[in-house]
Amino acid sequence: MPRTVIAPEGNSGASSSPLPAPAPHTAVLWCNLGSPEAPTAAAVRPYLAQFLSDPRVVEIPRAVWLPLLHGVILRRRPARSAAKYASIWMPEGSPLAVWTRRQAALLRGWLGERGHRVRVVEAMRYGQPSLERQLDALQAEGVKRVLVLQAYPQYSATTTASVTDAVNAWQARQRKQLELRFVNDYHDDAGYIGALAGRVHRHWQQHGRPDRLLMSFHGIPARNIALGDPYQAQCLRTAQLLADQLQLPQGFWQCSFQSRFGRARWLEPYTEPTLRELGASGVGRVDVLCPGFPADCLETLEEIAMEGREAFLHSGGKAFHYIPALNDDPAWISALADLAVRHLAGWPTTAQG
Ligand SMILES: C=CC1=C(C)c2cc3[nH]c(cc4nc(cc5[nH]c(cc1n2)c(C)c5CCC(=O)O)C(CCC(=O)O)=C4C)c(C)c3C=C
Ligand SMILES: [Fe+2]
Ligand SMILES: [Fe+2]
Repeated sequence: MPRTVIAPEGNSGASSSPLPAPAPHTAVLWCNLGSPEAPTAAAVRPYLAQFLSDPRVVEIPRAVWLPLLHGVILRRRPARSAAKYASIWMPEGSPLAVWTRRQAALLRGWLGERGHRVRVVEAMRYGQPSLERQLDALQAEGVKRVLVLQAYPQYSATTTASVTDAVNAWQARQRKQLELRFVNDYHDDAGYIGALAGRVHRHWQQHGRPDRLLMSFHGIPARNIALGDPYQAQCLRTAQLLADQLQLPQGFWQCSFQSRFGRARWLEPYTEPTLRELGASGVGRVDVLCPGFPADCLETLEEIAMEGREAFLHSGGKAFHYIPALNDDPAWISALADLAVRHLAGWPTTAQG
């Protein structure tokens, strides 16, 4: 496809010295969770400290939680997590960071080719490039309006609200306020569902169909649902819409929740026991998709594609396929761009405004 060249304003003629295009005044901030800087205990410790001291993530009273965190948890977990990160690290860095950066670049290109003059930058809730650093940079460039889009299709206070909290806390420190817009979720967005369906469909065209499709979502404490978090309902809705689009019969697919942390009850059924039950009950081949993770990361590449595979195969399963995340899938980037354009409506993105 030919690239559309966007002429800088006031330079539509054949002038010999074109003025540089003024910087766009509108931006999209593509936010994800973030990763440690390196797969080492020394780099994982500050990352986990920041992550796990977020009151949106762990809702245990501070006086009880912080001594536990800075005692036993931050003494033991960094080394164990670092070894897991080391097993999936890419030459350019953590998969989550690599894919999130690539998604931002592709979104920038897609919007630019369609004539939208919008800055697109990625930002991480924990670690770098931090939300604060990216918002400072946008403010310094003269950006006036920011659309905050998150790599969490399903809303949870533990993730989505934590990003909005951080952005609002940054804004509260600014003399010159930005105009801000937030997208809470897109769990039922037709473009997102369609991109997932395409991903699964192509996997099956190449490798044939499994006996069972398991859709594994990140878990949260069950208590959060009782307190009104819509996360579980949104995960189940995403899964149903995808099953409908792929015309999957009842019994061929099921959902589970992974990555339980601590001893409290989290959303059930848990992924790993589910995989063991499937293996033991004679299901020969299982395919696992993680629709809640638009970018591959520790939770998909290590917990599912390595640990999950082992759990299934060791309990009697014969074949295990992990279907990769949406990552840089063109249908996904196009869905993301559509989502951005819809939420940018009313903001000047074609002229300097
Ligand atoms: C302790 C509580 C946690 C809650 C609640 C939680 C919710 C939650 N997380 C994601 C997405 C991701 N989590 C990732 C890693 C990760 N998650 C937790 C804990 C909670 N998550 C920890 C401690 C870690 C770090 C790794 C480890 O030590 O186990 C990641 C991957 C990050 C990466 O660098 O690859 C993602 C993505 C969602 C969507 C969610 C709630 C809906
Ligand atoms: Fe998590
Ligand atoms: Fe995990």
